[in-house]
Amino acid sequence: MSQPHPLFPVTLASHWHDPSRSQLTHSLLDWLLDSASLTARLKKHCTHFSVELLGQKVEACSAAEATAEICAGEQVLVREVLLHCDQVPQVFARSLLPLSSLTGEEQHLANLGTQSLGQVLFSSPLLTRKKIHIASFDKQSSVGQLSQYLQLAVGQPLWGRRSTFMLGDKPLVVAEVFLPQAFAYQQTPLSVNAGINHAE
Ligand SMILES: C=C(O[C@@H]1C=C(C(=O)O)C=C[C@H]1O)C(=O)O
Repeated sequence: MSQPHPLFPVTLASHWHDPSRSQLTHSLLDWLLDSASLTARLKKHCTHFSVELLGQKVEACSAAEATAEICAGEQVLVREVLLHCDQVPQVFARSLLPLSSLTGEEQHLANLGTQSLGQVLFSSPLLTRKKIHIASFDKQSSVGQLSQYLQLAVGQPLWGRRSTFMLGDKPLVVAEVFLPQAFAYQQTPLSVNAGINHAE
């Protein structure tokens, strides 16, 4: 692997919470709660999609990032990437891949490089996804600092989502944060006829 990015590991400390009572726009919630592949959705919005690997390393899962499926102290491969659409950074993603999940058919997930993790995950018939939780990140957060390093002005809180994927009985956790210029913050234009009463 080439040298890690100077900001790696960016990390993601946050209070992930149930999205049920969030007061966000429909458009942003639609992106945050979409259980399908984010890679596939971004590809529909751009000509050139790419994954930039910021870095990856093995470490003990922190108590703050532990989940019901991944225990604190468990050895995980941390993978951080940027997803770009037509050279615009759309998403920062931090994934935790337990070494105990990187066995058998799943060993290759340890060496994805710039191949999209989602592209591989969503091609598996064994894939299931648990509930999506969301969180916001301000300018001072690690991902806010990353945005400013990328010369992306952080004019409003950034929003992200986290969920556990299961490949059969093998868990992995994926957290994604929409960066300032992401499509997720662009209001979906209403259709021209939306809400206009037409005389019969
Ligand atoms: C889970 C997906 O994979 C995407 C690609 C990732 C990667 O390559 O590390 C990480 C998270 C996602 O943004 C997806 O496309 O839905």
